[in-house]
Amino acid sequence: MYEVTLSNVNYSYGDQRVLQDITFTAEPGDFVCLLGPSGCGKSTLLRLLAGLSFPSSGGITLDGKQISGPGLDRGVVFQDYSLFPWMTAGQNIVLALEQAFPGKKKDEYRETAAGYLEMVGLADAYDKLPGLLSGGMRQRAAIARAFAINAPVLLMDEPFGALDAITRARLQDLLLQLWQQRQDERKTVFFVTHDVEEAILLANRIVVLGVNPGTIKGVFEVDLPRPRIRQELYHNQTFQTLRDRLVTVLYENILSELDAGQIVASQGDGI
Ligand SMILES: Nc1ncnc2c1ncn2[C@@H]1O[C@H](COP(=O)(O)OP(=O)(O)OP(=O)(O)O)[C@@H](O)[C@H]1O
Repeated sequence: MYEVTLSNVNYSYGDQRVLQDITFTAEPGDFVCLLGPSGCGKSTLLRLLAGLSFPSSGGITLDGKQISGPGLDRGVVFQDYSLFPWMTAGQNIVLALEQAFPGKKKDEYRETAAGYLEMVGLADAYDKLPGLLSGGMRQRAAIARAFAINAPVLLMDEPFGALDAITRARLQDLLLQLWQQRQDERKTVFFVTHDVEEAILLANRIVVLGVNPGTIKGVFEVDLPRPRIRQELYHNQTFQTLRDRLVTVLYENILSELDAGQIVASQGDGI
């Protein structure tokens, strides 16, 4: 179980400051949701955590070590592009297993991959190319791959953003079920979403980012017991109060940006 620490992280694309002074520690086994308006730098922050880019200043440590690039200690699930399209679902997982646990027999990798596909309800998809799977099935396979390599940190960038409401609810439940399975081995998760209710359902803590530049506007503890039952949550007073607070913080930020004459979201994208 890894602690993830961001210390005074700044990031700019050229002259544009995107993230400013991001300081936050995810405790080992935390489920952290990143919420914020479009363009506030959520994906950029995830890229920094993935080691695909590096902070302009400040630092990020995983289990006390500075991130020096991508690594097998982090499983990644993005909205698209999570699987190699030219490999079957099974081959995608086998490849990840070969990299994470080198030196085993091919059959062993295949068996493990098949087991993880079965776990996410995709027993029949081993030999199917991602292009032949629905969006929900592709994300199941991507989750299976992330859990198969058993990385202590899981980075998810709007993984369910393109899915219909029912598939989304099923995958949220699946993700929680997998994450909760072993309390002593819980992954530290960073999950980007635009959806306030999704964030409350999933997270221990919600980090709200503001835009222009992306700064932390607030960190909210989600004080709701687990397992969380969706139907019960909506009637829960703590859930409702937290949802109202989050919406208020998000809209205060957006409205102040609009007052300043800036456009914060492109059409239909984000809150
Ligand atoms: N490769 C890039 N080059 C230059 N600017 C970029 C690049 N990628 C992102 N940006 C800019 O950085 C800012 C933050 O983008 P980012 O994608 O991290 O935001 P986000 O919060 O994830 O947005 P969304 O919710 O719409 O996905 C935006 O203003 C965006 O235009």
